[in-house]
Formats: sequence, structure tokens, C-alpha cells
Amino acid sequence: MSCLKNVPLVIFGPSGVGKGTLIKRLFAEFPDQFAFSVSHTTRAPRPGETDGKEYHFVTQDTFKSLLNEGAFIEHAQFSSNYYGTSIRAIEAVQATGKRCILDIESQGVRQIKKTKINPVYVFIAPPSMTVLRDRLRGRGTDSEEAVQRRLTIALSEISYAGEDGACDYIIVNDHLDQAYSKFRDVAQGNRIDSDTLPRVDD
Ligand SMILES: Nc1ncnc2c1ncn2[C@@H]1O[C@H](COP(=O)(O)OP(=O)(O)OP(=O)(O)O)[C@@H](O)[C@H]1O
Repeated sequence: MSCLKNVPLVIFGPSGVGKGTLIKRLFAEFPDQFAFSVSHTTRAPRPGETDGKEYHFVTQDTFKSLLNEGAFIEHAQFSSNYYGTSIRAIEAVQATGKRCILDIESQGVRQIKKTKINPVYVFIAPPSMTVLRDRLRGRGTDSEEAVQRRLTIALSEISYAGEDGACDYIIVNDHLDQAYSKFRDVAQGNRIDSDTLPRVDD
């Protein structure tokens, strides 16, 4: 077993690129080897959600105290709610012997780089902007306006991934089986050859 297998694995990349699809397949193939950490949130639990399972549900005051104590390696605000990944949540996964998987945005990646956590960073890239647009449309969860917004953010994520030291590996999610095979290799602590970032002028 490689020592790389125990450090958290951070997956980031544009919305709609297929991060969730790859992670779902990994969890299905190796249910005992990988897990998400349980994030904190100030949003209210939805029906069926349990505190400590989907999220640690906390008040804004508790969230702010934890933030001031330096409990979070990354946090973000979406609409009026805060979300954060705590060091303890990562340690809780590690204590079970599983590898912790973090599916986050590039803002979170920048924050984690300032902490003592030293994960492996994998950027999942689309083969092209056209394909990304088609996947976002095909998913059918966003309005055309939202798709355009996501594409604009995607451009800056891809540009960040191209910066020196931004990520350890780039995997282009073109053919799912091939991308998954590379992703599984990295998740299992192996080294792979990075793919090349797509041109973004199509
Ligand atoms: N290699 C692939 N080829 C074709 N379609 C794919 C591929 N990978 C994923 N998809 C499809 O693209 C859509 C977006 O995938 P997914 O929801 O996994 O993206 P995501 O990166 O997790 O997005 P978000 O960050 O918004 O959650 C889905 O409909 C999925 O089935």
C-alpha cells in the first residue's frame, strides 16, 4: 500500500464535468475504502437528513466560533448559508481506515493550500467547453442562464488548474471508462500521467 493512499484526495473541477459521477462509481466499487467527510452547515436540515450524517447542522454563531478557532480547512457561503470542512471531520474518516474524499470548489482548494493539510489534488477537466455545455444542458437541472454562469466560472477554474502547483493530476473526463480508470488509480495511491488541459476557445 502506498503512503499516498491515506492522505485526503481533493477533487475539483467545473460544475457538470462529472466529478460526482466518478466519485459515485468509486464508492460503489470500493464501499469500504473511501468516504466523504461530514461538513458543517448553517442551513436547516431537510426532511430525512440526520445531524452528523449528511452534515453537522449548526447555528450561525457556532459556525462563526468554529471558524474563529481555526476548525475549518475550507469554508464557503452559498446564498445565506455557510458550509465548512473541519479538520476533525477529515480525521474522523481517517480513523475508520478509509481515504477521505473532498469534492470542493477551487476557492476551497486555495484555502486548503494555506493549511497544514497536504492532500493530493485532482482536477477533472472537460474535453472542451462545448462538451461541458452539452453535459450541463443534458443534466437538465439548470436554466440556460445558470448554464452560462457555470461556463463562465468553468473558464476561471480551468485557468486556475493551469497555474503552477495548482493540482497534482489533471484527468480529462472524455470517455467515462478511461477517466474512471485513471481516477481509480489515483484514489488507490498510484501515480498517473496527467492529461493536458483543454483549449477553451471552442
Ligand atoms: N465521461 C462522460 N461522458 C458523458 N457524460 C458524462 C460523463 N461524465 C459525466 N457525464 C454526465 O455529465 C453530467 C454532469 O455530471 P456530474 O453531475 O457528475 O458533474 P459534477 O462535476 O459532479 O457537477 P457538480 O459540480 O455541479 O455537482 C451528468 O449528466 C453525467 O451523467
